[in-house]
Amino acid sequence: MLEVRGLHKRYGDVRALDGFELTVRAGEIVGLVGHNGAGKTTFVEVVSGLIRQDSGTATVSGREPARARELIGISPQHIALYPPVTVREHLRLFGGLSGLRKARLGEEVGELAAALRLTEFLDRPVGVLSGGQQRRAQAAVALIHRPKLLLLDEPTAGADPETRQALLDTVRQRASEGAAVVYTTHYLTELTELQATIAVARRGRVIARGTSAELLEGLPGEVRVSFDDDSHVRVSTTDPTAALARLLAEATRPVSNVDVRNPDLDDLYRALAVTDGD
Ligand SMILES: Nc1ncnc2c1ncn2[C@@H]1O[C@H](COP(=O)(O)OP(=O)(O)OP(=O)(O)O)[C@@H](O)[C@H]1O
Repeated sequence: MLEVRGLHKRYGDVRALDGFELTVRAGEIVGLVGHNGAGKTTFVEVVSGLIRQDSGTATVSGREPARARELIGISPQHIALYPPVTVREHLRLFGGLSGLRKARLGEEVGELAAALRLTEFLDRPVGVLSGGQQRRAQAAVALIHRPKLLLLDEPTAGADPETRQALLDTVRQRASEGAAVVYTTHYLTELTELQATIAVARRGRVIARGTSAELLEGLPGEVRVSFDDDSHVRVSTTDPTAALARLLAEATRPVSNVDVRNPDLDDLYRALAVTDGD
C-alpha cells in the first residue's frame, strides 16, 4: 500500500530525512516513534503530498502521493480545522471533496460521530470545542472518506483517556477493515494496544523495525524497593522477578512499596543510540 524508498529532504543544513525507508501493507498498523526532530512529521508531510522530497520515492498504491489524495486520510500534528465551521460541515466538506454521495455521506457522518463520541458536538463550531473534542474532530476528518492509507501524526497528543480510547478503537477497527495505518506517537502503550509493529526513526531514517516484544527483548527495566524510613534501592535489570526477590530477601528494614518498571521507549532509544554510533 505504502512504499517509501531512500527519501531525502533538507532544510538548509538540517537533514530532516536522510534515507528514510518504510513499507506498510493493507491492514497493517505501523507505529512510528523517535525523538523530537527525528523526521516523523517530515515523512508524513511527504507521503501526504504536502511537501516534495529532494530525492527518493514515495508511492501509495503505486501512485505518487499528489495523485493519490482520495486514498489518503491525514490527521496532522497541529489542529487544522476552521474555527467558525461546525464539525458536521467539516465532515460534509471533506467527505464531499473525496467524492462521497449525499446519502452515503450522511450515514458515514453518523457512524463516525458515534465511534469517536462526537455526536453531541456535531453542530457546534470547532472553535468552541475543547482540545480533546477538536482532536476527535480532526481524526474524523481524516477518516470520513474511508481512506486506504491513514496518516495519524500524534493523534492523541493532549487527549484525555476517553478521547484516547475512542481514537485507538476506531483506528484498530479501520485497520481490521483493510486500511494501512502510520501512527506516530511518543507512547509505547498505545502501540501495544493497537498491536502495531514499531518503526524507530532517528536522524531522518528508520533504524529499527519489529514488534515491541522483539525490540524490547533483552533491554533492562528497573526495580525499585522503598522502605519505611523513606530510603530506597533501585536496580536496572533484565530479570525483574529475580531482582525483586533478591532485594526483598536482603531487606533489613520494613518495605513500604515496590515498583517494577518494564523497558520503555526511552530504554529502546538509548540502546539503539549505542548501536547507531553514539
Ligand atoms: N519547514 C521546516 N523548515 C526548517 N526546518 C524544518 C522544517 N520542518 C522540519 N524541520 C527540521 O527537520 C527536522 C525533522 O523535523 P520533524 O518535524 O520531521 O521531526 P519529528 O520527528 O516529527 O519531531 P517531533 O517529535 O518533535 O514532532 C528537525 O530538525 C526540524 O527542525
